[in-house]
Amino acid sequence: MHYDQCFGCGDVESGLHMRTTVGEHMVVHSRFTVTEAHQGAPGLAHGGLLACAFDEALGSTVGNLLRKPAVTGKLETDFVRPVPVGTTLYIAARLDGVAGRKIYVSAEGRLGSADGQVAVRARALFVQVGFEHFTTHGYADALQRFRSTTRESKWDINP
Ligand SMILES: CCCCCCCCCCCCCCCC(=O)SCCNC(=O)CCNC(=O)[C@H](O)C(C)(C)COP(=O)(O)OP(=O)(O)OC[C@H]1O[C@@H](n2cnc3c(N)ncnc32)[C@H](O)[C@@H]1OP(=O)(O)O
Repeated sequence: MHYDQCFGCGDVESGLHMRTTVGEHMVVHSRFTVTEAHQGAPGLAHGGLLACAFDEALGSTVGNLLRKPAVTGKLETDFVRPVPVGTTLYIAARLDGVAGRKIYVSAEGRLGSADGQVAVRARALFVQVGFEHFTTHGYADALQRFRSTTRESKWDINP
């Protein structure tokens, strides 16, 4: 968790409650279980929430692998199969490249297990920013808020 009020990884009720692990070959693994609070069509995940899960997984990939503050500049998703309520999406993300402040990442999400059918693919461009990005545009005490909930020592890194 990087911030307890984060919709993706925090303790927010009806949030995504995602956790991330860095695995072999620098692949970053996240899981998102679709609940009734995440529906679009009856019984199916809302596409925007799936995009949110990938934003989180890809942002965590940047954070875990580069340890630099960055924000999403562009996020592209391919919805390949519907994701039913009750399904856990297994997301595997990779760092594809860095060019100056631009950070390219991609991921795929599989249904029910790490080798399940691919349901969603995503690519994103993150842009590295200074910490003042958060204090200028967000809360003035954003860094203290990050610090009070970031438990870096608990990040599970197994390269
Ligand atoms: C030590 C601490 C570790 C902490 C680790 C913690 C773990 C962490 C987990 C986080 C997990 C959160 C996951 C959710 C992450 C969000 O949800 S972030 C929130 C959503 N995103 C935003 O709010 C961003 C809003 N946009 C902006 O603030 C600004 O547009 C940006 C993105 C900072 C860029 O503005 P800028 O700084 O003025 O930079 P700019 O010169 O415009 O662009 C830089 C380069 O990027 C390119 N670029 C920018 N935008 C685009 C675009 N949309 N398309 C293509 N190229 C673009 C530019 O063309 C430029 O390229 P070059 O000229 O260098 O070749």
